[in-house]
Amino acid sequence: MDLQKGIEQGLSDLALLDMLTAPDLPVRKHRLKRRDSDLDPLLLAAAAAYGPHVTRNHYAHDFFPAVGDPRAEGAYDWTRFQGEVKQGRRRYKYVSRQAPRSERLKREGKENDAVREATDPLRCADNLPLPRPQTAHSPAEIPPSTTPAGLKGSPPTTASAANAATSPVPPALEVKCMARTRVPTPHGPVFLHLYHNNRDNKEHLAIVVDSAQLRNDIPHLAPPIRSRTLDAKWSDTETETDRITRGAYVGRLSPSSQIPSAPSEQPTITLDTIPSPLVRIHSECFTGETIGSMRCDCGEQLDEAIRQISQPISTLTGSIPGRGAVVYLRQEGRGIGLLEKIRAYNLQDLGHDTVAANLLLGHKADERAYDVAAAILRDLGLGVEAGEGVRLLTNNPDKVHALQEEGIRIVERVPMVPRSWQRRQHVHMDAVANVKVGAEEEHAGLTMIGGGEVHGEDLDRYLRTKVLKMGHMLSLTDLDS
Ligand SMILES: Nc1nc2c(ncn2[C@@H]2O[C@H](COP(=O)(O)OP(=O)(O)OP(=O)(O)O)[C@@H](O)[C@H]2O)c(=O)[nH]1
Repeated sequence: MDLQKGIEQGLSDLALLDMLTAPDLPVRKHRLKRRDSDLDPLLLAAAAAYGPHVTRNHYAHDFFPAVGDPRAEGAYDWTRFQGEVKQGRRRYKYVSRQAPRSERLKREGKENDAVREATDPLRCADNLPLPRPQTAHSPAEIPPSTTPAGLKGSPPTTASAANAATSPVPPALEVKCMARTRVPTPHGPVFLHLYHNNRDNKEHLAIVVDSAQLRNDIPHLAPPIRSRTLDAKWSDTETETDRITRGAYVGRLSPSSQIPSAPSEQPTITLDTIPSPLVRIHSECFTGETIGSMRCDCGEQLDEAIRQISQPISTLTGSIPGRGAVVYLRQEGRGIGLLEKIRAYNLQDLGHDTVAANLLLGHKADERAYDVAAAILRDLGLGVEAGEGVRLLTNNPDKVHALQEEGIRIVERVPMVPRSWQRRQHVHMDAVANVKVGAEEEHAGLTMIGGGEVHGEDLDRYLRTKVLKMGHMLSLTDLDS
């Protein structure tokens, strides 16, 4: 069937479009050229989204005819948009808004990428993974014996002065809270904050515990823990709905309560009457937190941190809800990533310890940084110089020093004792005192995997919707009874 016949027979637009773009279009029969472009804009968009370091050839291109008048849009060589008439049809060429790279570089007087990247902060390849630190390890430095075949210690290198001189200075670190929402947890409600930053491509998180913000029936003795960047006004055109949707609201959001927050430079008040907020800086651990790996206590620590921060705080006049935050950094495997951590686990099965396994793979024992964490804390008004300081939940001295170096005021380090150790301590003390241990005492808290149950009205509502609107096979009579 050709196009004319199709039109005569009253085919719908969609059917015609389908016919014209079908992969097996019999071109010769109806003499219609396929309308697919030679360039695939989707592919180009995907490449552009990947980052400037990869997409030097296509980055910032905008192709016509796709938008308005190319002259008005400042297209490069817009005259090509006029197209040419071939076989009675005008054919348009895709015209880029951007001149060819070679031409632009010539015009800008820049001869190579190094110069360009050093002078143009938007073009510097900050999203490239950092070069893996090369550390020399003599076999004697690596404790257990068996070095598996094929694994080599990395050769020592020293950064040349020339490299240091030409390497671009990264822009000042900035974080921005993109969205916040209330999440009910077994330990009480928390506010999950998602952050973007200009240092890496990761979505770091802050789990803020401050349930007083949800209540009007108690005196608010402490300043609310809120993100400055979230509460800020993002644009003149931003509506109240926009603000509320990204979490810039106060109180408990509900169909009957939608109060956008006001952008403010909240003064951080020092209160002598209540202890400083408890804070944990936690690094991602898929194995420990998601599949309940008992190779580490990361899952338990995350749970225990939220539990401890959520505990009510005693004051001279009674108690107030717990307050503080867990900053959750996406630096899996102490910064080496999950792939390398899995490889490290196999080396650990061969007899190496967690540090040696990292070193054998050519990593440092710990490749983490805490600058983003400090920036997030500052954004939340925690640990800032003029404020109340923080009590840091950690056993890791490097973490304490790193945060202090970033300017975070730590007034106390609160140890994280593994639950199994606490239990053993209790068993020992009870055995000495000849007291029988109850089953409930064996569970100091709820672990993420294999622990207690999740329940509550939010979960019920969620499940009911899945049954009624998404056809999930659950009996609502179980829920209603
Ligand atoms: N490379 C490597 N990383 C591990 C291993 N076990 C756990 N991790 C990672 O270690 C990190 C745990 O860090 P944190 O929870 O901040 O704890 P920490 O630095 O030990 O210090 P604390 O604050 O005292 O808990 C996570 O990123 C885990 O993925 C391991 O055997 N090898």
